[in-house]
Amino acid sequence: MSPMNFTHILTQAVDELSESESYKGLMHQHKDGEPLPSAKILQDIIELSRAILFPGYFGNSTVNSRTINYHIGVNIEKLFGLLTKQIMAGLCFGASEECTEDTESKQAKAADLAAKLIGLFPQLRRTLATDVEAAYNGDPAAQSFGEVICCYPAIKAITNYRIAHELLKLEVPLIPRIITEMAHSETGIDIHPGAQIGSYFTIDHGTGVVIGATSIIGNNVKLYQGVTLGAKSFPLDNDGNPIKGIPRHPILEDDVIVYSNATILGRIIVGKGATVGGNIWVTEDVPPGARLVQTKAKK
Ligand SMILES: CC(=O)OC[C@H](N)C(=O)O
Repeated sequence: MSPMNFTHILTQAVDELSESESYKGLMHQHKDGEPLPSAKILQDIIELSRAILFPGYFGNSTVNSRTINYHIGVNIEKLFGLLTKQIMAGLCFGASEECTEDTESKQAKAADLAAKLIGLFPQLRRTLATDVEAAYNGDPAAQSFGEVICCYPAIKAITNYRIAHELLKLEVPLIPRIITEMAHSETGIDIHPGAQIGSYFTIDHGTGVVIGATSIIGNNVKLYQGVTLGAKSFPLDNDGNPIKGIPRHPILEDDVIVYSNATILGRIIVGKGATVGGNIWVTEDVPPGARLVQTKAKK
C-alpha cells in the first residue's frame, strides 16, 4: 500500500470515529475543572493502603517497631491527599449537575469522606487479621501468617473489597467498583463492592470466584476456586431494561464451606454450617448443617 493510501485510511478512520453518532454513549464529555478518576492513582492508593494495613509486607520493607509511627504517618498523609482528589473525581463523575458549580463544598465533602475512610482503617485491619487467620487455619499448605499476607490472592482481593465496600457505604460513586475490578484483574477473584461479607472469610486458591452485588456472607465462611454466588434471570421494566437493586444473590450463613466450581444462584439461603460440594448447581435453599454433594462418578 502506498503512503497516500495510508493517509486516506487514517484520515477516514479519524473522521468516522469523531462523528457524534459513532461515539454516542461511549465518550465521557470533559468539562474544564472536572477530573475523572484515575486507575493509575487508585492503584497507588491501594498500594499505600496495603502498606498501612500490613506494614513491612507491602511498601517499605525496612519498617520496624521503632519506625512504624513515622511510616504509617507519612503513608496516611499521602493517602489522604490522593484519596481526597480521587473521591472528588468520583463525586464529579456521579454528579448530575456541573461539578464546577459548588466546587468548594464538593472538595470539602471529598476530604471529609477520605478522612472517614481512613478513620475506618483500624477496624478494617482488625477484620483483615481475621481473614488472614482464616486463610492460615483453612489451608494445611500455608506455613505462616506472613506467607498468607504476601502470597495469597484472597488477601489482596479481600483487602480491596473491604476498602471498596466502605467507600460504597460512604456513597462514593464509581471508585469502589474500580478498586474491586483492579483486584479482579490481579487475582481472578471478582467480589462486587456491594456484597456484605463477615469476618474470618477466606477463599482458597481463588481463581474464578465471583461474588455478586447483593450476596450476603456470614462469619467464618470458606470458598474454593471457581465458586459463583450469582443471580438467576432478572426482571425487566416496561421499557425492557433490567430493574436494578433487587436482592438476587445468595445468603451464606456462618460456617458455610463451598467447594470448587459450585454455582449457587438466586436469593436462596445456605444454612449455617452447611457444606456445598464441588461442581454442583444450587438454586434452592440448603438447610443448616447439610452436606450437598454431586453423585459419584461411575465407571
Ligand atoms: C454474579 C452475577 O450474578 O452476575 C450477574 C449480574 N451481574 C447481576 O448482578 O445480577
